[in-house]
Amino acid sequence: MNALLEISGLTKRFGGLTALSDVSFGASEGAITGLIGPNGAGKTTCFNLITGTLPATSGTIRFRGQDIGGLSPHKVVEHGLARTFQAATTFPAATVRENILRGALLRHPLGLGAMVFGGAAARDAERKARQTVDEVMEALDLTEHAHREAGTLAYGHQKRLGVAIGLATRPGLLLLDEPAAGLNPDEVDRFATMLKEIRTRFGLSVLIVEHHMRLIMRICDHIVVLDHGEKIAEGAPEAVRDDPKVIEAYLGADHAK
Ligand SMILES: Nc1ncnc2c1ncn2[C@@H]1O[C@H](COP(=O)(O)OP(=O)(O)OP(=O)(O)O)[C@@H](O)[C@H]1O
Repeated sequence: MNALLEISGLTKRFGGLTALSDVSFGASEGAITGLIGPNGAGKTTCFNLITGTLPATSGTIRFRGQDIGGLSPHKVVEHGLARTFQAATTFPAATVRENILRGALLRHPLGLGAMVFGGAAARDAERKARQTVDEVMEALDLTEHAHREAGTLAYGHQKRLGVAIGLATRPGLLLLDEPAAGLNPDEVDRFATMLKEIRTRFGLSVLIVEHHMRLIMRICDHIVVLDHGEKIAEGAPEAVRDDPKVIEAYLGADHAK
């Protein structure tokens, strides 16, 4: 598998606090890569640097060989990285379909000319976007809720909608920030199955931050472990699970609670 995303020497300091220190890792094409670590390890900071939400103090971020460090979040999306957030970022008064269509148009906007003058190109772009929406809704089991207002969905469905919006941008890499937070065990299992299915169906590559260990162990091809801003381990799920440094980091975090 080829490295799609290459992080090298990534460092982020907030005043005197080093949230991320000289971290390097890669996410491969077609793989589900997990980024884990105890609370405060630097996972969200790492996501924020990759998506352009925060500037890095130093280090490089390359996507498909291109340096995307320092680009605005909007430009990062145009390069093919999509992110879903921990908190629901949907428009609650819009329907499920409208929310997903927004994602589809984010990556392939109709353009001002097309919107003003219409024409075959605009109709074609809109047709493609609507087709993407149908596919994504089906893949995430949301078709029956297409016309419901997003704000009225059950929590588990709202989380899936967040993923659907990201998926609709047809990302080269989908970044998932704690997609299983707050889900019950059945919903977690269902989510794991669904994620594996959409990975195969859409040829998706995923970078996921998640506290839910069973989910991570079940779906990831490769796992990177952070602790106190440093990478302490990476490898296949079984190797990472049995790594003494990883066990110690998690036990230490538990004892600190
Ligand atoms: N904007 C900020 N300003 C100052 N410090 C910050 C900021 N964002 C994060 N930090 C600090 O950086 C460190 C890493 O935080 P981060 O949120 O990246 O960890 P995390 O692994 O995502 O944690 P969690 O699992 O709890 O979400 C923490 O010590 C945190 O307090």
